[in-house]
Amino acid sequence: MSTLEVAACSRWYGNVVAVNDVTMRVGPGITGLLGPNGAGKSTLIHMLAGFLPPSAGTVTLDGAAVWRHPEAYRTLGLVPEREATFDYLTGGQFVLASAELHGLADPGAAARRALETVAMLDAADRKIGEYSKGMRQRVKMAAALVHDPAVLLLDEPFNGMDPRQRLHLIGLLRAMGEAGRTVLFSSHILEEVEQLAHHIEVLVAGRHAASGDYREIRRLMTDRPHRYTIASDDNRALAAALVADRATAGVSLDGETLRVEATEFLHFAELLPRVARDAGVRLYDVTPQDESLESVFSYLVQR
Ligand SMILES: Nc1ncnc2c1ncn2[C@@H]1O[C@H](COP(=O)(O)OP(=O)(O)OP(=O)(O)O)[C@@H](O)[C@H]1O
Repeated sequence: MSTLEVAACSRWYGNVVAVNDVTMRVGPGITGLLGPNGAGKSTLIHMLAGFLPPSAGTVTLDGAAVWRHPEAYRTLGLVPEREATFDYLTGGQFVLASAELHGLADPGAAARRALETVAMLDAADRKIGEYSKGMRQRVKMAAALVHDPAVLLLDEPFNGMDPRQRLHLIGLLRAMGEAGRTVLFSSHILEEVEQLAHHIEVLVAGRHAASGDYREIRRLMTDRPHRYTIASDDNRALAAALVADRATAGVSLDGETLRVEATEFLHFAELLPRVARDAGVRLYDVTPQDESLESVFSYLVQR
């Protein structure tokens, strides 16, 4: 069993701070690295894999630095987000090349075993250029698994997969997690991460925004203030009734538009229809204003 430790790790590209003072531990089982596009997930994963040096701080695998430490590659497998560009190779040749690069005793057998794990043995003799996106993803995974690593890092592995391929990958990663491997995958979709990860790390704008199991992350996201615009047949009366309640932090009436900021989501969901009914106001429309993932994430960062 292997554990990765990220200690006060930063990475910048010129003026751009891609990863900003992140400290986290990734142990056995499945960890989801959640964050919107550009959050720094790929940069962090490349540092975890020993493919990119941190600008500051350290990444260690079972106590040894991963950067400039080729031994670590025996324990680590990386499935990058970028498409493999070896379109002229067959899937089998590509995975075999990976087995040979690792200097395995029987690269042919290792390649076949890895292809079988991802159910790609039948397609092994076809050119990668002819594969679907999901098949490319699986062949990249076979190349990363060829040396049977204790740690598997996957950058946005579900991108472009159809539901069947998705289920297959979920099953595969679950089995690895249950076998005591350390699996980390990135995603910008909360539901995807929730479904699979026993532990979630949230990265936003390079910063480590939250950490916990999916219940904790859900709670953080649900507890934040919610903003709505409301349409009714008497916005003025509704505003007056709402402003009196502790669940609303702000009520404003801008011409015909009623805006409300609710501090307690569940209470407000129950309050609004009750207040409207008691005031004899007919509700036409309630529209959440800040449900984009970016705004949810930025709330987590500002806490
Ligand atoms: N080689 C590079 N040179 C300059 N800037 C870079 C480089 N790689 C990444 N960045 C910048 O660092 C930030 C983080 O990028 P990164 O790719 O790590 O994020 P991400 O969360 O993986 O996003 P995505 O899901 O869109 O790939 C972005 O602002 C990006 O533009």
